[in-house]
Amino acid sequence: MPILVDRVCKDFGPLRVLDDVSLTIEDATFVTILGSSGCGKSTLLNMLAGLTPPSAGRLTLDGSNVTRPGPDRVVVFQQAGLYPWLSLRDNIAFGLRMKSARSIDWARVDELIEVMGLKGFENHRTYELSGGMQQRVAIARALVMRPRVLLMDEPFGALDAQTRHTMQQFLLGLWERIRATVVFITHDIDEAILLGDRLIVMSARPGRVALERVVPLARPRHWDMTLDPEFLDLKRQAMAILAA
Ligand SMILES: Nc1ncnc2c1ncn2[C@@H]1O[C@H](COP(=O)(O)OP(=O)(O)OP(=O)(O)O)[C@@H](O)[C@H]1O
Repeated sequence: MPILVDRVCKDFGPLRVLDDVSLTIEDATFVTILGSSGCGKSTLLNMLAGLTPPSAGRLTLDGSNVTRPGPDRVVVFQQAGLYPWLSLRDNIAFGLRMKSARSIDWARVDELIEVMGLKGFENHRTYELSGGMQQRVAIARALVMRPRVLLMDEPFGALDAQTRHTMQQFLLGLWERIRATVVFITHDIDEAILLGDRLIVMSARPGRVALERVVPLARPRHWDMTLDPEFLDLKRQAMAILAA
């Protein structure tokens, strides 16, 4: 059982943000967590990252309690958070350099540059890149660490609609290749259903698991699947929870 969230509660002072959340996340599964603003999605992801502890309950990865951040769980945030003084290639290699400056796996870095469609931009500074490219660098910077779990917190939330759409297609294709364990947070219903193998919908604060479903869509996924009856049925169920 790679990730287990077991009866987790989280309070910030008197404010209960998460209430009795239990989840299991299998290996090589893309799980999307959908919920309205303030329902505790980021808090849950931060707990999985080991950035904040639960107030009650426990979170485990491969049976060990998650108590601190680790290279096995890398987070991609809404803001790419790249280092403007470094080239694109050095940004991707940053985590490897932190681990061991002498033995950077440059072949791996360059492979990811290729996979991410960033070839030709290796020496560009990050401010010379579009928002979508910056997010691809952020994803590459995470993947280069070969994490057990990729945690994604609204990674496309700051992008314009067209770029967001392009990045969703890109991530679908990437996931077909890497089949990593991904926990992806969003408040966009279409994005959650289109990307996920499993959809978890949270109630309004205090966040609870209100719905958990296997997404009944084959892979590879395409945008026109958002018009499938199965997609629309699940969307209707999710919308009913978000509107409650
Ligand atoms: N460190 C903190 N201290 C106090 N309150 C916090 C802290 N972090 C989050 N909160 C509160 O917890 C609640 C949930 O926040 P969280 O960011 O997890 O929600 P979210 O579902 O990710 O929302 P959004 O989609 O808007 O990012 C909010 O009311 C927020 O103000």
